[in-house]
Amino acid sequence: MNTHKSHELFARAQALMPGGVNSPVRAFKSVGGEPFFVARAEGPYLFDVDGNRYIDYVGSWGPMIVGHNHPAVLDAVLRTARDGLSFGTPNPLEVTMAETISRLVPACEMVRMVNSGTEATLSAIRLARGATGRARIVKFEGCYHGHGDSFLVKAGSGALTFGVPTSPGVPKALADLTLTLSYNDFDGATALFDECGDDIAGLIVEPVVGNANCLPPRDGYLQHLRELCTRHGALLIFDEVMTGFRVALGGAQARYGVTPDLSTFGKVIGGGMPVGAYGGRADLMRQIAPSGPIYQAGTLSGNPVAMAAGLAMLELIQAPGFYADIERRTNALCDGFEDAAQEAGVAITTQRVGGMFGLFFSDEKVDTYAQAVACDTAAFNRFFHAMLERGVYLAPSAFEAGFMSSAHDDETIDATVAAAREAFREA
Ligand SMILES: Cc1ncc(COP(=O)(O)O)c(CN[C@@H](CN)CCC(=O)O)c1O
Repeated sequence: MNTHKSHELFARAQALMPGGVNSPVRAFKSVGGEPFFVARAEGPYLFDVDGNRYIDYVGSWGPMIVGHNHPAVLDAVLRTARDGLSFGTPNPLEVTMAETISRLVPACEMVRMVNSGTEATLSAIRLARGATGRARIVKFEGCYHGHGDSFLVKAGSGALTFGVPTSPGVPKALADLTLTLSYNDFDGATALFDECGDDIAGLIVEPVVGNANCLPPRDGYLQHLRELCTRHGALLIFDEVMTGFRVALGGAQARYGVTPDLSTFGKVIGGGMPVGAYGGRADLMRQIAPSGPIYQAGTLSGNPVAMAAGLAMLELIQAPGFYADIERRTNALCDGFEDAAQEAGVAITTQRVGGMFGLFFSDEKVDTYAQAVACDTAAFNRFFHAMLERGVYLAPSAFEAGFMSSAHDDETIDATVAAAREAFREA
């Protein structure tokens, strides 16, 4: 595959941008090799600057659930942009966005728009701390909630001890306030809350973990976290930046029937434009400035063009049968991967939840972070490149989820499985 122009661009980029990228995962460090530079995208496809076409299962890391450059989304952006790009004043579209999110996710009695998932999660944590007067938060190993300081923390020597920064620049004093649990471990969560539940401001969790590949919750696990938080007066925060409008119209909270106190969103609600949001119980959200003392702000929050893109996307996914259809496509792909791997004599397992999926090079079911880490990542990396050479772009890391779209028709999925039939032999 000729990637000459991408190679040249990457050399220039590396001289001017850390790692040559504006977000680390794009640099292919996890899988090796160099990233390709995209010139344009359409439906299920990316087209790079050298004219190569890829079937895309990353979808800009989740937003593109109706495929790239959907005419309805593009029209909404162009139509709205003609009236101005940003006003810095209230605009009608942000009211419609808040009404839409609140209607589709009833636990969000009130909503605040921001510009990224990171802004949404760090604002939600500040709200939890401000509303409870407590300082400690709980997160899960393998969950990613954006690059807010309180989240760049891993478990200390034991889950009950202080957190340890995972990045320079995160003060130890702040990391100490983040406790880390193992996802899907019922007893570990109970023990932590028994020990210090009354000091915990909030527990934040990806209800389906999409940043350690794809790990669905064990039966009753989210309910268990809900009960622990309620019992100890801690807020349950569902980080639905990835799962929101991806695993069900009402997000993971609708799919699993568990109501968090706060929810965070991003990706799909921006339709490809920079958008995040957090929302939840009105008695909590009213404590956010200017109605309350907890400060949070943003120059471009509720930007009209971004709202128009997000609203067009949210309109499309409300079509009757949208999620049943996308789940069918995800299952067809994952069933195809499993058949192809079996033919090649390669041990893989898949996880699928709505429009997201995970592919693990393992012969056992994977639903914990420890199991995900134990998988054969070298085999995944070889498979990744073998698929890329055949025009299929999977997430460039063994620890990222894959994303389906309504633009991936049966023919596209069959072509992907055909490529996998060969690529597994190179894994
Ligand atoms: C569950 C969850 N919560 C928060 C975030 C942060 O959102 P952003 O700040 O990147 O918009 C993310 C961001 N996801 C990554 C992909 N795993 C974005 C890709 C990237 O970092 O470039 C997320 O998955």
